[in-house]
Amino acid sequence: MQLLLKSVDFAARAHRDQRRKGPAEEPYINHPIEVSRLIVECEPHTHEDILCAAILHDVIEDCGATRDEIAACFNDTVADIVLEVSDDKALPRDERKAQQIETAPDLTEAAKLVRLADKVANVGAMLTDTPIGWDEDQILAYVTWAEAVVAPCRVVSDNLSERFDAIARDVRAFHTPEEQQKAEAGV
Ligand SMILES: Nc1nc2c(ncn2[C@@H]2O[C@H](COP(=O)(O)OP(=O)(O)O)[C@@H](OP(=O)(O)OP(=O)(O)O)[C@H]2O)c(=O)[nH]1
Repeated sequence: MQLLLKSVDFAARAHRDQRRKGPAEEPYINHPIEVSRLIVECEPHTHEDILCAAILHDVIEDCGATRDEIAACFNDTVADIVLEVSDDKALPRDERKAQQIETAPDLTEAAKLVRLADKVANVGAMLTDTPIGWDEDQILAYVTWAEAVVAPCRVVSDNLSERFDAIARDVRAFHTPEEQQKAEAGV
C-alpha cells in the first residue's frame, strides 16, 4: 500500500502539466489511476509492484523519467515493467505503433496485464471523452490497432479481455455510420 501511494505521488508530479486529449481535458494522472483500478477490479490478487508499474506506465514515455530513477525510487521489478511498456517517442509515430504490435507477444506477463488495461482505458475513452479532432475513421483505426496489440496479451486475464471486447464492440457500434452498419448486417 505504501509503495502504491508513493507511485501515485510520483506519477502525479511527473504528469502535473499534462492533460488527456479529450474535450474534458482531464488531468493526465486520471488515466494511470484508471489503468491501475481496472487491474485491481479484474485481477484482485495482482502484486503491488505491478499496480505501481500501471500507475507509472507513462512516466518514461511522456515525462522523461528514466528506468534507473524508477528502480531507485521503487525497485527493479517496477522499473523493468514500466520500461517494457514504454514507447520510444524518438521514433516516428507509425513505427512506434507497429512496434507495440510486434513486441506484444514477447512482453512479460506483468507487462501484458498493464498493456491490456491501458488499452481498455484508452478504447473506453473513445466513448466517454473522444480525443479532440479525431474523426470516425481515426477512432475505428485506433480500435483495430488496439485489438492487434491486445491479442497476445489476452492470456493474462479473461476478465480484462472481456472488458476490452465489450468496450471495443460498443465503440465500433457508436462510431460506425448507420448506413455502414446496415450494409454490414445485410439490411
Ligand atoms: N485514447 C486516448 N488516448 C490518449 C488520450 N490522451 C492521451 N492519449 C495518448 O494518445 C495515444 C493515442 O493517440 P495516437 O495519436 O494514436 O498516438 P500518440 O499520441 O502516441 O502519437 C495513446 O497511446 P497508447 O499507446 O494507446 O497508450 P499509452 O501506452 O501511451 O498509454 C495515449 O497515450 C485520450 O484522451 N484518449
